[in-house]
Amino acid sequence: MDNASLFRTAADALAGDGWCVLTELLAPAQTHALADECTALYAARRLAPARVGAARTATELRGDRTQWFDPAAASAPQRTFVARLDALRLALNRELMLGLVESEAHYAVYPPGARYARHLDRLRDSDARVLSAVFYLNQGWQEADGGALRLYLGDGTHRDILPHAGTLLLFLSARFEHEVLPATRERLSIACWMRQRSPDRIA
Ligand SMILES: O=C(O)CCC(=O)C(=O)O
Ligand SMILES: [Fe+2]
Repeated sequence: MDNASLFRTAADALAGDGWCVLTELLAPAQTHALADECTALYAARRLAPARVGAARTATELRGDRTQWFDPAAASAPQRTFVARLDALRLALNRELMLGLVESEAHYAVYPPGARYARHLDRLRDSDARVLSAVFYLNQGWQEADGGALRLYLGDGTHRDILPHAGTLLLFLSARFEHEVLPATRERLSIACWMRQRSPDRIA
C-alpha cells in the first residue's frame, strides 16, 4: 500500500471506530534497528522505572521501564521512526482536522510478569494528548507469550492486540481505556502521543 492509501486507511478507521492497527509503518529492517537499540539501552540499564502522572512516583499500576526520545539526541533509527510518525500526523491533520502539533515518544520494556493496569492516557489535568500510538518491537511473539494490549471498546467488549514487531496501534486517547496484560517474556515497544496545543501555550 502506498503512503497516501495507508494514511487514508488510518484516517477513515479513526473517524469511524476511533482506533486502528497498521502493519506497514516501517520496513522490517527499520523495526529491527529500533528493537536492537531498545534492547541495548535496556541491557545498559538506561531505562528508568516508569512514572504515573506528573511528578508522581512509579507504583504497582505499571511495571515498565522507559526512556523518552530526546529530539536533540535522536539516533538514526529514532529519526526514521519519528519522521514516519510525523508524516502520519500531518496526514491525519489534513484528513481529520485534528490540529496535532507535536508528538512525544518513549521506549518501554515490560519485564516478564509486568503489567500496566487499566487506564486512560489523558493526563489528569490536561487534554493535550489526542491520539495514542503504540509501536511494537517483538519478533516471533506467540499468543501464549501473553502481553496483549487490551483495548476496552465503548460497547462493553474488548480487543486484544498482540505486540508483534511492526504493529502500530492507534487510538483516540480520551476515548479508550486499555491495559497491558503480563507476558512470559520481555515486551518491547515505543509508546507515543500526538498532542494538540496545550491550553497554557495558546497566546
Ligand atoms: O505498551 C502498550 O501496549 C501500551 C502502553 C500504555 O498503555 C501506555 O504507556 O500508556
Ligand atoms: Fe496507555
